[in-house]
Amino acid sequence: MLPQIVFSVKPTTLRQWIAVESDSSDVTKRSDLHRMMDMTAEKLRLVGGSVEMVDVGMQALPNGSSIALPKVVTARFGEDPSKRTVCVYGHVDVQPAKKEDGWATDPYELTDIDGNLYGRGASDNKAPVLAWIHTVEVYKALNIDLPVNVKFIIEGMEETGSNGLDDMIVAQKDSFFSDVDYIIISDCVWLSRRPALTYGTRGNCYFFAEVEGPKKDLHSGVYGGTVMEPMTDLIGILDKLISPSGKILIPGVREAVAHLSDEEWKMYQDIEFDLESYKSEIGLSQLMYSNKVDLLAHRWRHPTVSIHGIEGAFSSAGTKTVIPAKVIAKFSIRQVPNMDPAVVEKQVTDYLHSVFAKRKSPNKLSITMVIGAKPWLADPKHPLYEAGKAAVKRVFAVEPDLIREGGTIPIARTFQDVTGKSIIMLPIGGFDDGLHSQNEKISRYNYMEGTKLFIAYLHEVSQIKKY
Ligand SMILES: CC(C)C[C@H](NC(=O)CN)C(=O)O
Repeated sequence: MLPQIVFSVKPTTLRQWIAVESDSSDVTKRSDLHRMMDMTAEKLRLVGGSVEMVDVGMQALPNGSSIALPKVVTARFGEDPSKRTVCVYGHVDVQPAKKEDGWATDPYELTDIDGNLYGRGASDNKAPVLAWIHTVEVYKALNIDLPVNVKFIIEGMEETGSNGLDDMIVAQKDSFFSDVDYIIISDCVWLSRRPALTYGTRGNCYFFAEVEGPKKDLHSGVYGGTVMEPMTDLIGILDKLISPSGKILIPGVREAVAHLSDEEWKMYQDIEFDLESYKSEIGLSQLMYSNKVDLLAHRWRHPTVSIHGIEGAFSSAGTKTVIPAKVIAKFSIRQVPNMDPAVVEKQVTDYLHSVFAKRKSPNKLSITMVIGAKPWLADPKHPLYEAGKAAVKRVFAVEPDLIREGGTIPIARTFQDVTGKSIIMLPIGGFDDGLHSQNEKISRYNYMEGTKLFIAYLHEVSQIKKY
């Protein structure tokens, strides 16, 4: 029997967690990230877990030096061989955030406004990780045996491609993972106000394109018109990556994409999704596609190119008139079945060098792929998803949407390929949580009802017959 629970959330621990600037992409914040992993381990210990902090080695930096990777936290609750064992994966590192990016509140001070808890990492992924820890805590507090054994694996490098974690999973395949039946990931969001179960993610190939020219920045009045400018070269080649209508121009990329089956088309067609609300949520009057199926397909199962920024470019307020000597563009390709990061790396590198060669510039171009995370796809007919539907029905009294996710969970595919275990993504974040964006939040409703969902889900998983 499942407990009847009435509870409210005083987000004390979430407040403490949000206060830690655990930005994995900024090496100057590495001590904060180490502290975040310690706090995670401490919380798991407090609720009675057998906790380990696994050293996953060093991270090589572009300047040739190296820095310690944050330890991976593992924990175990229960070792009953007659029960199933689930492993919950999550991360406690975050994307960068600064108040001056346009946040209404301090991104590292949890702020409670109208039922929403704002702060960097609130939804991605600190509150969902805590909701899972609270789930175990609730069973304990109510003196009810956990219906399944629960393991945790919490990392601190997800937002930069899960550095070090692949090797750890390979190394612990026959130890930590040997008794795991299923892996659960809650690092994504619903599509709408309706709860969802996620069965696919896109991958991510992240590139640096560096163009280096003169030995120092130049005055554009003194030198402009006499030199070929690195920034002009860079913008020129970036413009050849994708057309205004979203057609990827890199030869071979679009050809590799898996065909949309009739069954998939029907699934997308049946999903309730309002394009007008989607437009108003992001503040746009026009989208790339005007029908639901095309839009969902291009969000979930087609590749895309996004240009994220240019290091070395003048970006402050004011009117500096410099010619930057060296500029580095950051762009990524969200890839999908049946694309492969190693193939994409070669396609992009060869293509950009050939485009650059046509410019006949004396400047030097170098391309580096810094993340190569594969896409992941599960069978939504697996009993894990039936258990998910039952748990959603129990807590929310509706059928969940079966959805895919346009973002990337770099480690999902490694879990699947190396451990051979089945995976479900069970999101509790809202569609409008603003992941990676200004004013990221999770609602109290999603945080609390999400915790109840996890409590119910453990019960449903314990009922799964052998598959
Ligand atoms: C490889 C990316 C940085 C991973 C990142 N993942 C998430 O946001 C998952 N919460 C992404 O941009 O998709």
